[in-house]
Amino acid sequence: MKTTTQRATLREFFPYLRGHVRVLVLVAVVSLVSTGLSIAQPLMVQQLVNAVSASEPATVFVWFLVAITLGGAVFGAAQSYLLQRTAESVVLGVRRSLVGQLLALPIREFDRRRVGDLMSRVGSDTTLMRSVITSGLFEIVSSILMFCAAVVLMVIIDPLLFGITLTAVVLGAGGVLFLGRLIRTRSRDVQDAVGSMTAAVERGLSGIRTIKASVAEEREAAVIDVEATKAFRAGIAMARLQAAVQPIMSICIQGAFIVVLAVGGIRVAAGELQLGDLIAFILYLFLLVMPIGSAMGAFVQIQSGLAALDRIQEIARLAPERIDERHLTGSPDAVAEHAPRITDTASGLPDPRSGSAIDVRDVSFRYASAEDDATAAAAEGSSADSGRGTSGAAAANADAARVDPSDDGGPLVLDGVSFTVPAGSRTALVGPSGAGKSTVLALLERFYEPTGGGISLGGVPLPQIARSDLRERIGLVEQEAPVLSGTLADNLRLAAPGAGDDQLRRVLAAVGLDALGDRSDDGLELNLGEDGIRLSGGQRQRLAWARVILADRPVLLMDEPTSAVDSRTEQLLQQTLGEASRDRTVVVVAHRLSTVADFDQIVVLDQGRVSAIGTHDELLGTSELYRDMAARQRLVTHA
Ligand SMILES: Nc1ncnc2c1ncn2[C@@H]1O[C@H](COP(=O)(O)OP(=O)(O)OP(=O)(O)O)[C@@H](O)[C@H]1O
Repeated sequence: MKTTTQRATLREFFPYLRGHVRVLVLVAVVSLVSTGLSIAQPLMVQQLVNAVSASEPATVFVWFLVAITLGGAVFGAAQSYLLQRTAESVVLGVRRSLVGQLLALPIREFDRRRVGDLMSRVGSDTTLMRSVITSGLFEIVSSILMFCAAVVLMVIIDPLLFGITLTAVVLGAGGVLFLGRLIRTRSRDVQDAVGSMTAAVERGLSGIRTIKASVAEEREAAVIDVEATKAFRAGIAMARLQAAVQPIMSICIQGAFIVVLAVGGIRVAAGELQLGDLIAFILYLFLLVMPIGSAMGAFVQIQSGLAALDRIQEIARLAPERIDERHLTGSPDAVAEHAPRITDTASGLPDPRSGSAIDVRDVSFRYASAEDDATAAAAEGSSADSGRGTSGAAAANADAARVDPSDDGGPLVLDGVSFTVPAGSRTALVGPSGAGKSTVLALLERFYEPTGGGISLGGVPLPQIARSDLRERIGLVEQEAPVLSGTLADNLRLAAPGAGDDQLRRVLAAVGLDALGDRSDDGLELNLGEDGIRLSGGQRQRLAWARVILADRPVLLMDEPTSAVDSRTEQLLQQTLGEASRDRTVVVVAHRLSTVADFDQIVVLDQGRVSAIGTHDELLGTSELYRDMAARQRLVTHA
């Protein structure tokens, strides 16, 4: 997805080289020596030929020539290895920071970006960046050195022949520079197209069962093929440009070579030039051509690398979710009122067991629309203008661009929602599909910020609680119950890395998954496969339960946590929840009313508004919508 036309410059590449200055200096020294040896070679040949022509002793020149040639090869190899090594380290650094940044991005960024495209930025774009170092920067630097030395020596040997050469080089370079900008644009197109194709493949593979069950393999392959063809076309357009670069230069150089040979031959015949000088001049012409050739190649590589850097920096510039940040905003009185409570405990929150009441006050919310995404992209662009990276102000701007309550972005998903969950109580959110129940849980986790109103936990407004502190107090069972690729133990320890094996087994038993751990010799090390593909829907859900119980958080948010289990397991889970909720604040989104009929309070949401609040019995008397839902689920005989 193209979100900005921001173009990275070579200068922006240098910070990535920061940790590698020493080895780069070494590479520079090695390449200086190797360039020097290459330049000395024609001089030796000149001396050798002129000595032989004058019947003078020439053996010493032969030895020098051999030494120079061997030395050049050794230093060339050393330079190549050191460069590759450095480039790999730089790529590792970029990948690390990119992955860190991806995981730190707020959820809304994942709403508007394609996972496949993000993956391709970590994979193929970083690889392209490597070529900026290996065949890019140093190639150009050593080429310029060699070029300058060759120019000086050619002028000394014969200014007229040099004039001929210079005309050809200027013509060729002009043509290539003109193509440079086009190459950069085409390379960006290629990388964007590869990103789109990866996203299409990711879509196809992640939904492989649905695709097979719908007998849609061919149609899906066609969708991917469209993207692959776009990548092919972009690649061909790029190849056309690349192909044009080489001939432009070689026509000019070959022309220069023929003219130099003809004019030089005439001058040697006329006795105006020594044969050794003409040979040395022609060798320098080669030395001039070689760096020009490799500089042109490097130029193309750098253009491609910079296009990749554009895509990498597009992500690096996004404002990450600041999990440690608190906003102590509002009047000094309000801050003073909250501050003592905030500093009550080391983590800045009231005692989790005693003060975890949730207060949702007049909350409104809308998801960002496509237009909002465009605004956010523009904010990214302007934040990039103000400097590299994620400066606080720029990040705040980007944040503001997405949560402006006055915007007329997507439809209002929540509209003036208010309810209170007393500490240690159980509250259910019920209502028709799309009413906004899961969105309330997402706001409690601060995956998104409300566009109006506010939420507090234990009397502290959520924006005043660092996201990391907040999330360490909340256990979440998601609707989809995602399972990460890896082992049973990996999945369980996600939120409780220090839990021992015995604890894991106990919690598995509590959710009726003990058989899973015993299913194979692997026990807790049982591999659950990609996305937990080896688990049934109900097992995935129970694993999610096991995870939050193990994490032992004072607040539990559960989104339809028993939708995929049989009635016997449901009973077991209800019992587990009963025990777990004794000292916890629990909010459960439920479709099956029977699972929450004994809850302390049920909030009925309808089209983003609270339509009624009460206990099951109260609601049967007061809420038509609730009565209707209960009747449909045969909890009451008539609506
Ligand atoms: N990430 C998102 N981006 C844009 N719109 C969204 C997003 N997530 C949900 N919505 C929209 O917000 C509305 C409320 O969704 P939500 O998932 O909160 O409803 P729900 O009551 O939990 O529904 P269900 O019972 O079907 O799970 C729906 O219209 C949905 O299409």
